[in-house]
Amino acid sequence: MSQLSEQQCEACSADAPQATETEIEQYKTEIPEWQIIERDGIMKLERIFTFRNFKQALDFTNRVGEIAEEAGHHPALLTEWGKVTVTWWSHEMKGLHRNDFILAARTDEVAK
Ligand SMILES: C[C@H](O)[C@H](O)[C@H]1CNC2=NC(N)=NC(=O)C2=N1
Repeated sequence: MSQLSEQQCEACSADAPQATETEIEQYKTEIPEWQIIERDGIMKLERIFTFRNFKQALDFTNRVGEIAEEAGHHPALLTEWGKVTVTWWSHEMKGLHRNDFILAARTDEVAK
């Protein structure tokens, strides 16, 4: 199977299937630095990226914004001095879809 970051996102709607436990375990091996968190009853993927200053954090934020726009799938981004918190989940289905894991993997690529 191709790397997660190279897979294509599917159109996602409110009735799209949530990622199963088995899928989550499998995808997680490709994005080991991401935490699965539950906030307001919604499962999300989150990772904190660190930088040397605000400018680098802001540049990274914008690069993540570009891959989000390309995919039509958008994260929550919190940009601080030397730090960006990226959170992915599928708003429409209020949970995790394979798209979120694909975009998390692409986010890791952007950080390289
Ligand atoms: C109409 C538009 O395609 C939708 O609102 C998209 C936009 N970006 C999105 N991003 C994320 N993360 N989840 C969504 O459900 C979502 N929906």
